[in-house]
Amino acid sequence: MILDKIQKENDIKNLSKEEIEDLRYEIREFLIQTISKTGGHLASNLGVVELTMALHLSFDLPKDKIIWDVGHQSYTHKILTGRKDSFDTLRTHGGLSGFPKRKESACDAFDTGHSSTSISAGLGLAEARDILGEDYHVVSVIGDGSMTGGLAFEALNNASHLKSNFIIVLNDNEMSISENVGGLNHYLSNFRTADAYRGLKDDVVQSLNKIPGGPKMVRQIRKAKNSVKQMFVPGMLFEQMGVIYLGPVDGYNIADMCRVFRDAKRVDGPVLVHVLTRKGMGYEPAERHPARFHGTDPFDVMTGLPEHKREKSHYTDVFSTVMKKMGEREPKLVAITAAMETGTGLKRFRLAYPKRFFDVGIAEGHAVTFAAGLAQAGLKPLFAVYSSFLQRAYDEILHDVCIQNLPVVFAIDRAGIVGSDGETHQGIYDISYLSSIPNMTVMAPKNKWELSDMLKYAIAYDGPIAVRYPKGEAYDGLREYRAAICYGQSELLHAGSKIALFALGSMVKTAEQVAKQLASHGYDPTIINARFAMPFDQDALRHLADTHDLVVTMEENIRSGGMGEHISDFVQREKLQIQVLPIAIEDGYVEHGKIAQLLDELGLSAEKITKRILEEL
Ligand SMILES: Cc1ncc(C[n+]2csc(CCOP(=O)(O)OP(=O)(O)O)c2C)c(N)n1
Ligand SMILES: CC(=O)[C@@H](O)[C@H](O)COP(=O)(O)O
Ligand SMILES: [Mg+2]
Repeated sequence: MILDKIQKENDIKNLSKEEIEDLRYEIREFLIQTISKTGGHLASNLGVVELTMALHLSFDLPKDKIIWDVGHQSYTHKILTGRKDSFDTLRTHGGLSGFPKRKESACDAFDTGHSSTSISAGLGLAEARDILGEDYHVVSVIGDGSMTGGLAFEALNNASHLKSNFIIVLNDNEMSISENVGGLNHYLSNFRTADAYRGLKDDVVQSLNKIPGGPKMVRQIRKAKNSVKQMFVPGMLFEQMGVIYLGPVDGYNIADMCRVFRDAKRVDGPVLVHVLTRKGMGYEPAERHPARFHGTDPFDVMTGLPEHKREKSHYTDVFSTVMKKMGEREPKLVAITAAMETGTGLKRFRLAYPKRFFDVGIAEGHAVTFAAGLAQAGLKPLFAVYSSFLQRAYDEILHDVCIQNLPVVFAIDRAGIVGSDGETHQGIYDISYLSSIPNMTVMAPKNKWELSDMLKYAIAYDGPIAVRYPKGEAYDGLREYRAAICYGQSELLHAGSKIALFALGSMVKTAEQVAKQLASHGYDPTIINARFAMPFDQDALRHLADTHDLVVTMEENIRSGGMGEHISDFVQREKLQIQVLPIAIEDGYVEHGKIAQLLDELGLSAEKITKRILEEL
C-alpha cells in the first residue's frame, strides 16, 4: 500500500509520479470502506482527494496554513497528515473529529464546522503574518455552497482592500448539500460553459452567412463580439473586486493544479483559484445521489444502501408531514431554508408548493430578515433551521423580527445534543439565546403528536415563536396526553407529592424514567410537561411552591440563560417557598460522540438525574 508510506505531513512529497497516481485510488477506496462503517461526510471528501493531494504537494505543512471551510471535506487532509490509523474512531467519543481541530494536529490551522468562515479567518492569519514579519502561505479552501454565505463576501471585500498575499481555493462542484442555488451559482456555471458558448457562436455565424442579409448580421455580431466576450471572461466579478482569478482548473488533474498553485504563490495580493470538482467522485452511488451521501450513516458498499433501516419516524419526518398538510390548509404559509432542504424535511413542501418555498443558500441571517419582510407584508413565513446554525442570525431575530413583533415561525431542528458532529453543531444554546429576546416565545414538544400540535399552534400565532425539537427518533409514548395548547401553560402528566419534575421537550421522556427510579426509593414525584420555556408557566410554579418541597427543572440546553435559571430567578424574586434543582448541561462545549453516551456524561441520563435528586433530598 502506498498509503502506508504516508505517516506524517509532507511524506506525499517523497512519492514517485506513479505512486501519486496510485495513491488517489487508495485514498478513495479507504474513504469508502471506512465511512461505510463509521458514517460521515462521504461525497464532499471523495470530490476533493486530488485537490487535497495537490495542495499537500504544493505547500509546506504545518508552516503554511490551509483553512478548510466547514471542514467536512478535510478527511484526505487528515490522512495525509498522519491520522489514517485513527479513522476507525471517526466522530466517536474521544476519537477523531469529523472537522479540522487544532488540538488534533498542528496541520489544522483553524477549527471549522459552520460554513463561510474560511476567507475571514485566512485573511486574519495573513494580516497577522505580515504584521509579525513572518513568512508563510495562507490558503482558504471554500466550496461553492459556502461561497453563498454573506460572511464570505464581506471577507472578499476586505481582502481586496487589504491586498495581503492570500490564496483562496474555490472548490466548485455545483452543489451545496443539495443543488446549489442563486446568482453566484449561475455566474460560476458560465465559466464551465464558456467554451460551449464560443462553439455555439461559431455555428451561429456559419448559419447566418448562408442566409440573405446574414453577412451583415455577422458583421454586427463581430462588432459586439468584444463586449459579449467580456461577459464570459471567467472571474470578472473577482477581478473587478481586486482579487486575481486563476482558472478554472480541472480538480482531477494533479499536475495542472500544482502548476496553478505555483503561479498563485507568485501573485502579489489576494488570488482566487477556481477548481472544478464533482461531489461523490469515484463512487457511483455517491455520484448519483450526492445529497444522500453528503453525510451518511453506515451503508453497504456494494449497493450504497443504509445498513440500518429506520424503524420509527424522526421528528424531522413529523415536521415534514405537518408542513405538507398545513401548506394546503394555510395558503399564506411560506417555508424558508438556508441550504438545508433535506436535513430539515422541507423537500415535500417544496414539491407540493414550489412557489411558496425558498432556499436562500447558506445565509441564515438573510433568511431571518427575509422572513421578517414576508411577514410584514402579510404572509406567514416559517424558517426551518438547525439550532446551531440559527446562532448566526441572533441580531436579525432581535432587530428585524422581535422588535417589530412579526409573526415568524422558527422550526428549530437538531435542538439538543446532536452527537457525532460535535461541539460546533450541538444545539444546546437556543433556549438561552432566544429566551432573552423580548416578544419571543419558545416551545418544545414532549412527543411526536405534540410537535404536530405545536407547529399548528405556532403557525396560527401572531408573533415571533420558536418550536425546538431534537435530532433522531420521535418519542411515541404518552399518546393519551394531548390537552389543547394554551399560551404559556404547562401540562400536568402525573400528580404526586414532595418532588415535582418540571421537564421540557425531550426531557419529558427522561422525567418518566426518573419518576420510575424514584418510585423504587419510595417517592411519588409529580411530572409536568413544561411545554413553554418562555414564557414558562408561572402559575404552575406558584402552585407547586404551595404543595411541594422540590422542583427539578429539566432541559437539554446549557444552564446559563436556560429555563432552569429563569425559573430559579422567578422563585427567588417571588420569594416562593420551594427549592429549585436545575438540571441542564453545564456551560461549555460538548465534543462528538453518541447522543445517549454524551447525555449520560453530561449528567442528563435518568440514572444521573435520579442520583442528583436523591443527593439533594
Ligand atoms: C452556517 C452553516 N449553515 C449550514 C451548514 C450545513 N452545511 C454543511 S456543508 C453544507 C454545504 C456546503 O456546500 P459547499 O461549501 O459547496 O461544500 P460541498 O459540500 O459541496 O463540498 C451545508 C449547507 C453549515 N455547516 N453551516
Ligand atoms: C457539515 C454539516 O454542517 C452538515 O452536513 C451536518 O453535518 C448535517 O447534520 P445532519 O447529519 O444532522 O443533517
Ligand atoms: Mg459545493
